[in-house]
Amino acid sequence: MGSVRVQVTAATRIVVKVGSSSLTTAAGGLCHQRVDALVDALAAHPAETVLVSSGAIAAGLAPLGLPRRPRDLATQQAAASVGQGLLMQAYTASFARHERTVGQVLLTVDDVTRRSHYRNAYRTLRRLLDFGSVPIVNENDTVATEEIRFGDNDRLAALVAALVRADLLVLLSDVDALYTGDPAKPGTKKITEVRDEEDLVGVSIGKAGRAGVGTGGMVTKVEAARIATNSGIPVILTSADQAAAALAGEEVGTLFHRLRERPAARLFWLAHATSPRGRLHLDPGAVRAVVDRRASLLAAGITAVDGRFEAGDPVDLVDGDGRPVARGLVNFDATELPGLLGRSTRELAAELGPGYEREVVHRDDLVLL
Ligand SMILES: Nc1ncnc2c1ncn2[C@@H]1O[C@H](COP(=O)(O)OP(=O)(O)O)[C@@H](O)[C@H]1O
Ligand SMILES: N[C@@H](CCC(=O)OP(=O)(O)O)C(=O)O
Repeated sequence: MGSVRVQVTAATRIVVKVGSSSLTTAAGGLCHQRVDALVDALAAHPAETVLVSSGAIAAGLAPLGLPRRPRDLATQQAAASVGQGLLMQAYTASFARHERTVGQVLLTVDDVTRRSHYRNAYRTLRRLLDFGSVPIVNENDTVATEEIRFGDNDRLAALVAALVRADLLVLLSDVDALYTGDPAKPGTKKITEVRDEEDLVGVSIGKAGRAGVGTGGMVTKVEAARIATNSGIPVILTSADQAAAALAGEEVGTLFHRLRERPAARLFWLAHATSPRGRLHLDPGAVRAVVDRRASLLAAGITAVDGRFEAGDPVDLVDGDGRPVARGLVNFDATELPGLLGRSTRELAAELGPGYEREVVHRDDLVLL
């Protein structure tokens, strides 16, 4: 594990995610001391840093006279609207002590799942980093609806880490590590390293904690660690109090080893960040071509199409049992495809023109699931 911890101090681009429970006081409201301690830890590391910060809803509770986190979306959004400004004010003042500027980046699920949008998000983040600013990312709570919300920021942080090609993702919570079960219960043990899924067998990964302001609990953090380690990024999970120690390479918290080299960014996005807009049903020959021979998908091998999508959207390629075998960016609109199914590319080109002499999904735009 030593070598990975050395990599921490040598990291050139880090994404740090901090949860609501680490930024607020027991009485509710932002805790400026905690914000300052976190900012000092981040400012001490020479890497480019992107901070994914929760806490907008929690910070908005006290000013609105709300005794606890509301359940309904509209009140959560009102609290986030008030709290996000306070959060940025606190970070702006705190980073100014280190002569660093900050930039607010509010993202929706679409911004990190639709290709045209995530390129845009990447450009903004990249430019902020070039200026030496610290991008402070949160979900755009006021416009996100129930169906399209991340809700917690853990998965968002993993996707942002992949987006900016970070060397390391640090997840900071109110608990100092992953434990074998709810750490409030006696007998649970700290897990210092996770090398693969086997190390998680028998671990009871619970929901949100005692502070009552966080959302995802350990479930979303372990899920985020899976996404990041699968895209070649190691993850350290620890408490905000240990942020400075973790970033100094000390052996605190739980280290999730990366599971493989970094895949091509675009394919990673396709597999992990996109939600399919439709499904293409493949005949057995097309499944073999796509899965075994890594070939492009042609109209001839498609038996049916569901969903409403446009050319350029992500779609799942499913086998005869409806199981997704691959995901790809489709080259035709859903309305065009039914007329093309089962027909050869040459036949389509002869009848409909050269624009139809193209793969339905090109192999460079395909990732196996
Ligand atoms: N196996 C586990 N190991 C560690 N913490 C766990 C575990 N299962 C459940 N938890 C709970 O998850 C909480 C952290 O999640 P959450 O409250 O959502 O934090 P945050 O606001 O930082 O995202 C911890 O306080 C802890 O009570
Ligand atoms: N975007 C929301 C995040 C909600 C939340 O509680 O997230 P987390 O503390 O990371 O579990 C906020 O800023 O309040």
